[in-house]
Amino acid sequence: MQNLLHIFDRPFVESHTSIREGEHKIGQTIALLDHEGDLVDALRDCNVKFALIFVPEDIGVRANLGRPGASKTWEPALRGICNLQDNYYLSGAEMLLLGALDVDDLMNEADKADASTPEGIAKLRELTSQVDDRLRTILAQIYKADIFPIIIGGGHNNSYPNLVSWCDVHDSVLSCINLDPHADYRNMEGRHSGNGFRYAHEEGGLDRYAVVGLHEGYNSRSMVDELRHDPDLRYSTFEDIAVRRIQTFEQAVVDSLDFVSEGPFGIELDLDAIPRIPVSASTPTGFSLEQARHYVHLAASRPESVYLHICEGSAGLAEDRLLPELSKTIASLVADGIKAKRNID
Ligand SMILES: N=CN[C@@H](CCC(=O)O)C(=O)O
Repeated sequence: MQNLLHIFDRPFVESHTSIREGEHKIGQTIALLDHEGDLVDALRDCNVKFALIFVPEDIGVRANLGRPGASKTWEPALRGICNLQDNYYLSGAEMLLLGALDVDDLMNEADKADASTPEGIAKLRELTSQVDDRLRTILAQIYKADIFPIIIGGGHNNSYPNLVSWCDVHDSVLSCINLDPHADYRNMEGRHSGNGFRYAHEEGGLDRYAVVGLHEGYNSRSMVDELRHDPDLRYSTFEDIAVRRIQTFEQAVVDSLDFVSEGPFGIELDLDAIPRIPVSASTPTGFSLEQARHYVHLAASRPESVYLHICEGSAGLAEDRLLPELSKTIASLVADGIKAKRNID
């Protein structure tokens, strides 16, 4: 099982940590997986509530005709998390830094595929389903160990394994809330970053789905019609919240949480929702980072939440000066999720 992972050791983690005498950073205190053998046993032995896993791929984004770069986000994200202070507010001892999903071979294969040809797209979609299988296998073990995974992508294709892996080990089906300009409910035309929720729902691995802040101009007629007519699906638009101001951001999030939280649910955040940070599908208009942080806080405060996924940040598309902002953006969202979740269970 561990061969599906690049497991991080302390020297590697500390090489991403700026160490200062007299201070303790999360990179120095976060738990690491320290023994081989059965992954569920090893996870349980860590005695943590949260496990961080990176997914260094952008195959699903490319398979959706998008811009590559999300595969490189894990490193600035790791740096951001490692350089948070371990203090009264956040302790490394409560979280495990598991490592990164091993998709190196799939990324090499993807680099040979030409996304401008039908054959290349078909190949990328087939490779995306292999990423699904690997992440699904690892997440099932994390859920089995009763640990709350925090998944840092990577593309939004990974919503699918996040959701269906739960069904592999539980008798229940997850619902999901997603802060995202795009519903990612495109046709089942082969796996990619724009159809994870559709595949999960059609296959019985997603119960209720609520999207907060859809951008009205960037979701197709058929997809919006689908969202309007299926009683398991619900959405609010960015324009209703921020332009026409028919409802507040808080109301939209709380209504969506009420809809999905009758049972266990996952928390999805596509960084495309926030303008001016490097992402796969960038937008000049959207929610502030503070709103995104509040969203994570509200969602993770619900006892029924079972995972947090932060995706589509694109270090590969970032100018150097924007990398620290991407690091700190992801680190703050991870910390907000942990603080909210920790305080309620
Ligand atoms: N996960 C993102 N999905 C978007 C991408 C849009 C874009 O690349 O411009 C979608 O399919 O609509």
